Amino acid sequence: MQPIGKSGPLSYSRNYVWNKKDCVGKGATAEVFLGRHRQTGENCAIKLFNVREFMTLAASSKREIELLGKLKHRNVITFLASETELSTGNEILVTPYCQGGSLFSMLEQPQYAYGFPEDEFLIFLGDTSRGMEYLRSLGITHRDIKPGNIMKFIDKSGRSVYKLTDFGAARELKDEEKFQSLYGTEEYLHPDMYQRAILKEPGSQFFDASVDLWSFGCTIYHVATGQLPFQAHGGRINTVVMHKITSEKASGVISGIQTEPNGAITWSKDLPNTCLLPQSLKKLLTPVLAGLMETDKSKAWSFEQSFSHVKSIISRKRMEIFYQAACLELILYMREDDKYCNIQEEAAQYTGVIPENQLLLFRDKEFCNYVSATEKICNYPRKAFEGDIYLFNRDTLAEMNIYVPETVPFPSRIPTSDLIEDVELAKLRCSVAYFYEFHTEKVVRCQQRVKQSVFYLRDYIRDYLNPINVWLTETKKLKAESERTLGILDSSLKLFGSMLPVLNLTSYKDIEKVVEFANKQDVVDNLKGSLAKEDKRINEIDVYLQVLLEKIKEQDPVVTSVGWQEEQFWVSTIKQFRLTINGVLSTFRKHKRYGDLHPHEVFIHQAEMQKLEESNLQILSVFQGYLDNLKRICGEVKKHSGLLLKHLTRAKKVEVNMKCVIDFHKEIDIRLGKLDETYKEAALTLPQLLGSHAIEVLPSKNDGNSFLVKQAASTQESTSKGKISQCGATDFTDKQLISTPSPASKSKMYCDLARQLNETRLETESTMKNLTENKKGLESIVTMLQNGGEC
Ligand SMILES: Nc1ncnc2c1ncn2[C@@H]1O[C@H](COP(=O)(O)OP(=O)(O)OP(=O)(O)O)[C@@H](O)[C@H]1O
Repeated sequence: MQPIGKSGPLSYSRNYVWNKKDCVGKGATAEVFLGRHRQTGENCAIKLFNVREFMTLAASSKREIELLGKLKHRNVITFLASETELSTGNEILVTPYCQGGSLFSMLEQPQYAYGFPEDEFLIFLGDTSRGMEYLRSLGITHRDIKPGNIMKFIDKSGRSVYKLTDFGAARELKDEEKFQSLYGTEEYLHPDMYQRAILKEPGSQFFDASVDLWSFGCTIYHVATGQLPFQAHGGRINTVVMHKITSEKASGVISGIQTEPNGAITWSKDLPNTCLLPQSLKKLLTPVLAGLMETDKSKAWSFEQSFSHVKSIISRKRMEIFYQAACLELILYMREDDKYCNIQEEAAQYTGVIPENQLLLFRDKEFCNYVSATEKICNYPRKAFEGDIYLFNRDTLAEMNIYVPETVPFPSRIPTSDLIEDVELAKLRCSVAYFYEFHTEKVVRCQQRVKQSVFYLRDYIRDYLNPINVWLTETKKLKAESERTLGILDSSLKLFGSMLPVLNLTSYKDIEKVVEFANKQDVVDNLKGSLAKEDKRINEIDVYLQVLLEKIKEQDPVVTSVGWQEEQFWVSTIKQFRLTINGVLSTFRKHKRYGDLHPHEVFIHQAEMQKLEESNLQILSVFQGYLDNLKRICGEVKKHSGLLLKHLTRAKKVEVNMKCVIDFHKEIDIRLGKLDETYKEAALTLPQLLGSHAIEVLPSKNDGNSFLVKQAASTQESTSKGKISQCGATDFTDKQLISTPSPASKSKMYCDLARQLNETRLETESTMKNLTENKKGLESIVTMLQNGGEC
């Protein structure tokens, strides 16, 4: 007698206990129960091999247990124990309990009727491929790869881990060894195996490990689309057509479906539009599917080829770019060593916007400034993958076709009193409701992002103009500094010019340097003329820039007030309708179990059917409303972003002009620098003549014709003590001087010259100081401008 727990009859093995009511799955060979370890209470799955057929299956169950005991991999179900049921002596296989159930049970759920969403799909693909690669490395052929034999385990962090299970048909094969026994499940069976196992026709007597690859291909297709790749009308009974489809399909074809009895087969080399995976992932996946589901052995992919392709897909970096003009979430799968230009090329493929016309923003910054052009994508900062990249088409005249998500009709109802068909109908409609829920989430995201895109674009253009504005202000300063320097040099030039006569009287060796500087008047005049001309250009840019900034500012209220509709309830509204349909489905399932309905239940059934019809209509009309709203908003956005993009073109022109002005000033700076050098060379020679002494010119004799040019020990000494040092005094005679009418006027002239020399010395000192400061100012502005406006 089996003990009966409150919830049902209990079964025991030495270390495990399970409730016969907790059956989680039934296969051809066994039943699986949710069990617990008797000491630890840990959950587990108890696979109880079929009693009646035990004798025939003994070998296979023994093999499964033995084989599983040898395997240890994250993506292969873990062997925990093999024991016997105490009451019957039946063998049990204990494995960890996979809360997510099998892939098959998941695909049976309406939410996966159109396949897995991208993130879950990639986990499945990577995990299953790794599990298969592990088996391959041990020379094990599974021989029954299908969604029903792939379990979803949820780890401690809540992440899905897919694990291969059911090794009842598996065999260890040595290199290239073939086998004859027939295993597998029809829909996933290699055509050669199908021919022998299902059609019972003579065909190839031997199969090799590659039969697993065909099944893997069919499984991937099923998980990606929610559908089987090859379907004959009528299902399993239509075996001849099924075999025809798989064996006659052309290379590259990844699905063949017959929808009418004896009807034509619809072939496809692509995944269906209803598939929820992004276009770029589909594109990477189709060659894998075509290679796996290939009958021509010379074209079929090897294990190594298949695994390495899957690995390359999984290792790719997923980049989300919002293509503003089409309101499209563009998902790109980039290679790890791709660079910025590859992103542009890839984006061009899906949008038609050539790289030159692409404006890629990371929020409100240009993306190419955020990451360097030579940087590998794998080294990009994490933020680059968080969906903040926006793509704009600089070509404002380009057509803007809003991307409209795929829609599917709700299956129509053929009035019937068949409860099984009603369940099917509710299930299909529930699937469609999930489909719209998925797309509503997408529409909401797109609407939020298309709104956000205008703000980013506006901020980007404003930030683009800001440094130009700073350059302009700095250039004005530069101009003023240049003018000041030029003014100083001009007056020094004049002073030096006027000094030449007296310098000619001395034994001053470096006079030619002073002469050289004094002869630069034409250079000074030239520079003055150029600066005056440039002044006009700077003023024009200033006016244009201010108008542009004003125009962008004018857009602010418009940008913020575009008829944004609150989308926060959109998803929850659709979800509510879908939940209603879920409710109808469970009522119908209950009614199906009842079989015969009581009149009150018939009434409920009809009312639920009514609810089903209404919810379908509501979902369609609400979804259409969202789409219309999205289109309207996109229209508004297009207007504003079009204007902003035009402003950007203008800003670019201002930038070009501004750069010319900056270049001009750099040139002026160089020319001023040269003049400055000439000046300094001349000025630096003066101390040799003057030393640090003041100069005085005195009559040396009382004839009024001879004079002494005396250098005092210091200006201070000469004034305070009233003494004049004789040392270093130079004698001049009036013969050496230009003739003057009278000694008195000569004396005055010499005095003037002496004063001038002293003044020159002081003036030169301060000019040098001024020029050094000016030069520093000029240099810092030039450096700032060279660095693109960063002060
Ligand atoms: N570890 C587990 N955790 C949860 N459920 C499980 C586990 N193992 C199996 N199941 C469930 O039990 C079902 C049957 O298991 P399994 O495929 O091992 O049995 P089978 O008789 O060998 O099947 P088949 O008919 O494919 O040969 C699975 O499809 C799955 O739903």
